[in-house]
Amino acid sequence: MTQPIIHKLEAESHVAVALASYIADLSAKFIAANGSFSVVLSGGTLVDTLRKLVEPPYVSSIDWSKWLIFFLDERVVPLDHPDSNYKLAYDGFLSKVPIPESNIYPIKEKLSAEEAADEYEQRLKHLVANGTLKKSPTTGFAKFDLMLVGMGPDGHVASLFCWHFQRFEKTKWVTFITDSPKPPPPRITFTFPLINSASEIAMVVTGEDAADAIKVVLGEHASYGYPLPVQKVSPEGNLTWFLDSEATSELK
Ligand SMILES: O=C1O[C@H](COP(=O)(O)O)[C@@H](O)[C@H](O)[C@H]1O
Repeated sequence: MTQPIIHKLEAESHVAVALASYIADLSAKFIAANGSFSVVLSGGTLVDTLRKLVEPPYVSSIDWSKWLIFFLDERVVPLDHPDSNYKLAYDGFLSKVPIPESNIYPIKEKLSAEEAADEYEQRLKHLVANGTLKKSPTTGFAKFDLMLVGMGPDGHVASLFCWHFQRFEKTKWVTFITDSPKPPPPRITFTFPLINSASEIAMVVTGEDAADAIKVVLGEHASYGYPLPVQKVSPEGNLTWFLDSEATSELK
């Protein structure tokens, strides 16, 4: 990984503007190079921070027809359930831009968490095999162009939580959890080897609830103890942080 780029911005609204510009630039770059742009979305506050992308000038300048959308983690609920990350993304972002429906990859409904994780992993492997997704020559995992990653106040990313073994997974691409400490309990999640195979990762963290975890990750005296899940984000490509002043309030 190259040195992370850290954008410390004043307000969440500045993060939304900077993030839109960063994503639009990457979209143009990857589409020019490969003819597509594979994007992985988190749930949570991230989706609202994407709001500038659906406004001028970006909404009309981005070639949405070339975007492919995946989900970093998902709650195992129907896609129209209020807890669904797909529903959150659809209502706040995807319904406002002309990404073809066939380019959006939600989880399959009516499966157990284990079955849904296996099915999603098999679908990703198929998309790598047919050339829709790239493969990392280093790790052999799918290599997404951009992952947009949020972080919970406890330092969790995706549905990889502090005291759960899934954070140490080395082989699976997608795994599952049935006892998430944050409801709802059943979820599927990308694993760290898959996350860290990405070309670009944007860590998007705003709000004062995140300040303690941000101090652990980016502070002068970063924790020597048991690492937070977010500290395992280390892509073979580039890592860019987008932070507001509330999230960085515990940093010197
Ligand atoms: O449960 C989840 O939490 C994280 C963090 O959410 P936030 O609301 O604190 O930003 C999110 O990134 C993840 O996708 C979601 O399932």
